[in-house]
Amino acid sequence: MTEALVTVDHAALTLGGQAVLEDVSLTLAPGRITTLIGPNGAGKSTLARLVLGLTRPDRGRVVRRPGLTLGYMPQHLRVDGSLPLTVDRFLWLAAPGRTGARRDALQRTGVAHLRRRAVRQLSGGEMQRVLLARALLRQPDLLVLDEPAQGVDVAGQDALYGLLGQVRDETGCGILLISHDLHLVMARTDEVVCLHHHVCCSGTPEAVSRDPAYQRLFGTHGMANLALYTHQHDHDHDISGDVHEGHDHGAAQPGGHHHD
Ligand SMILES: Nc1ncnc2c1ncn2[C@@H]1O[C@H](COP(=O)(O)OP(=O)(O)OP(=O)(O)O)[C@@H](O)[C@H]1O
Repeated sequence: MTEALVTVDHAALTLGGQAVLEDVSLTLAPGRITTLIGPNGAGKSTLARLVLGLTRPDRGRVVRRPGLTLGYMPQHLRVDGSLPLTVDRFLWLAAPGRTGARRDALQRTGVAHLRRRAVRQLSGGEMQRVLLARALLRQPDLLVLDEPAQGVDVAGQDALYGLLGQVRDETGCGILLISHDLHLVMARTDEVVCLHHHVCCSGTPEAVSRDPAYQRLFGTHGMANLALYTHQHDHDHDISGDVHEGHDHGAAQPGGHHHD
């Protein structure tokens, strides 16, 4: 069996007197996209911080594979607005190396044209794409993304999730994704973990969407959303949102957005 990248074993954590995580277990494997879903305040970001080693559990343990390289795309990143920092310099600070590697990473996330732009001038969606390029530059074994599609337009969101599938296929890295975009994410993920301080249910998207614990949290509309994304489509978008006619991919295929 492939060695796990990170194993969270019966972890519990109390913050500010609140039991944020209770008896949570999770295994992250290479080549697999695991999506954490759950209501606001359910403990998703806190669990991601445990996985990254930024926080330690009060009880239980978190085991990372020795030598593991992590790529992290945080929910928010405050960049000092007074700094005249270009996108290229910002990437270089995270992963010093060849200009070509930085250009390729930006190309991949659809923002190569922003390489010389000041970071403080970026829109929210542009910043998300730059942050993903920054995480990819580290060539991580495990990529952790906290709400990566925030501020990205709808066509771009689906392209972004498609890109994560591509990255997984090409590099074999594991991906831990936190998302509220159930309808976009569900068909794009290998495993869903539904968290509400404890793990309510987990498994394939189809299995989770039928689970009574999931339906109690999200209602049955989650199932309808999933159904929307399992039929055939007649065109798709690239990451910039441009439409390409005549493609007929299944929804789970990486690389494009599909709808009627
Ligand atoms: N350092 C802290 N001190 C006290 N409480 C905290 C701390 N960090 C997080 N919390 C609380 O823990 C709970 C879980 O927070 P967390 O950010 O993990 O939730 P989340 O599921 O990611 O939420 P959202 O979907 O809103 O981003 C929240 O009630 C939050 O206020």
